Amino acid sequence: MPPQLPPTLRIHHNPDPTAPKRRSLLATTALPTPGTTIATFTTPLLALPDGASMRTTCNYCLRTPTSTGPNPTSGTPTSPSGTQPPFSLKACTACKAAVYCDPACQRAHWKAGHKGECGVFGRVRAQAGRDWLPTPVRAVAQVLLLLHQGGGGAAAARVREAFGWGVKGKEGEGKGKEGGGDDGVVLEGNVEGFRKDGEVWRDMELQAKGAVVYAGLGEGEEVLKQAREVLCKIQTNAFNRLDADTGMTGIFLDAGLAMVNHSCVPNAFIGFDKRTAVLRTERPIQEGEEITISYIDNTLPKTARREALRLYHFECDCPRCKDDLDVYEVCQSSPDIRLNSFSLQPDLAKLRNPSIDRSKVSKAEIDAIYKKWQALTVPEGNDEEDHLRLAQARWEVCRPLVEAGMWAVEPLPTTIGQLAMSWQTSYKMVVYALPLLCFISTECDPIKLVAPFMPWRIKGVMGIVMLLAVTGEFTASGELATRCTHEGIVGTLAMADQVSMCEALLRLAIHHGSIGASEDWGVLKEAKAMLADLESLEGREQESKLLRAWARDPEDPEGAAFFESQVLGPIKALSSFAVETLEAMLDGKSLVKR
Ligand SMILES: C[S@@+](CC[C@H](N)C(=O)[O-])C[C@H]1O[C@@H](n2cnc3c(N)ncnc32)[C@H](O)[C@@H]1O
Repeated sequence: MPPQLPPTLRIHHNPDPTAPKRRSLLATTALPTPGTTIATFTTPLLALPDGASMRTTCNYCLRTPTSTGPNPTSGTPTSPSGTQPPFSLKACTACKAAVYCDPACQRAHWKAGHKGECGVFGRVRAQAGRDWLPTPVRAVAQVLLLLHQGGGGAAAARVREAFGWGVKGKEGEGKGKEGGGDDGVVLEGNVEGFRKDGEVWRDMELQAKGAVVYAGLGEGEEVLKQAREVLCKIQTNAFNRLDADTGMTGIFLDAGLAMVNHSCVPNAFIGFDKRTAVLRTERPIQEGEEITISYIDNTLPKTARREALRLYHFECDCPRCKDDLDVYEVCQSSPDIRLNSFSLQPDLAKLRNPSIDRSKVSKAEIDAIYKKWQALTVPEGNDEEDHLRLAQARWEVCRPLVEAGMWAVEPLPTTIGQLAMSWQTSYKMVVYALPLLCFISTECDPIKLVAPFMPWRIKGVMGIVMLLAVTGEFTASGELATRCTHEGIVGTLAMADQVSMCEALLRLAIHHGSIGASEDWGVLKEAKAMLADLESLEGREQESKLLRAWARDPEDPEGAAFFESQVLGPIKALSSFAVETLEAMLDGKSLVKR
């Protein structure tokens, strides 16, 4: 039985067994509206929190009691969410390692594989002195136990099928043996590719061995071979379950979703919501077109993307790779630009014709900049001086990008985003983080992620809301000028209607969040709760009316004029102070009254 797919999708089998993409997912119908849900995957073969968070995340539904976490793209945080009812996690009384939010999750996990896995943690504790396992090791152990112990109902049967267990001619290692015939069932493993990758293979062998030992399956060569093959299949087909709410990672493996191939200019993206993955369109898709997602951060320079794709064993031939397009070029050709008319970067002409100077930095130099940036040593502790030195070194490495005005080209946005992230939680620097976040949301994110409903863009907008809540309090208490010595920032905030700014940003976040994420997304819920609070404030009826009109129709003359002058104006003004603030701080010039 091929994996269950919704009617919007079908698997295409390439008749050429040597083709790099043997199978791919095609749309059975036209999906012209970006943000459309293509399919929802609710019964994964594997869904695990990462090792480090297995004691802080429900091991079945993958909910966490808190929803704070950084945005890996732009470095903006969500606030501690007050919208999620608090709940506690209780450990399995037998292994005391896996934790659950309620008995229903515990029962469901028992059936889904914890029954076999529970004894593993006793061995881990005895042999390694800890009660968690690295995620890939735990995943392999879970699969091996389901395969070896027999029974296990429908879930185990699906795992056996996907891993080619008991499917005639599918149990060997390597692409060759998996190919041909009814290969709609068995996951790709790329075993030969991994085997040739010396260092990676050594690590994988260790992980496979760990899984076999902890699963209590002895040390025979046959079971080790199975474990290596299972690991290769997991590595090739499981998605990094990056939780847009908490920033935490994990593993999500679904046999149908695993058929989706990669492109650095994808037409779809996956969002995770607890134990569910949702595949949504990022751009319009035609009937019969291949659905692609990006397996990696597709906004990295070409060499870095190639390195990130190394574990998938193919040469990407998407337009971004073939023509070595930078993020500005990809943005310029994106059909999603028009969606930004309702965003913090509604100047579509600017997105179509960015004012950058490519003569200042070649593509080869960009690759070299990224490599140099990555090679800088990140200090281990929290010493402020060490971190300042790192930020200075990173800025210096990025200097040619700064001179070219290529703010959206990595590693420059990450450099700015990481500084913004550390300033947001700093008593001295919190106000100065605001121009940085405004800059990222207007000059970097819309180019890197053209569709405004992409969750990381929404988080960027919400990051500004959270800081405006802080600066609003400083303004009301008269504290602002003692917290910030930059006259431009203080003046802009003093003149601004910070409540209307927040309301407009919340309306943006809610509109786009409802398209690009699930209604259950903590960030979206929080935005809705905050908007309800603002709407209940007395004396702002006129402002709210204008912002509602703008949100209904961004071209409504009065609403648009209000948004332009009261929201976009101050955001642009704050954004214009970002680079000088940043350079002054990195030069060691004090911007802060102590
Ligand atoms: C998650 S699987 C995707 C489904 C896979 N094509 C199959 O037939 O099972 C990932 C593997 O598909 C192949 N693949 C994915 N995207 C590709 C691309 N753009 N070009 C060539 N091969 C690709 C690589 O072998 C990769 O390791």
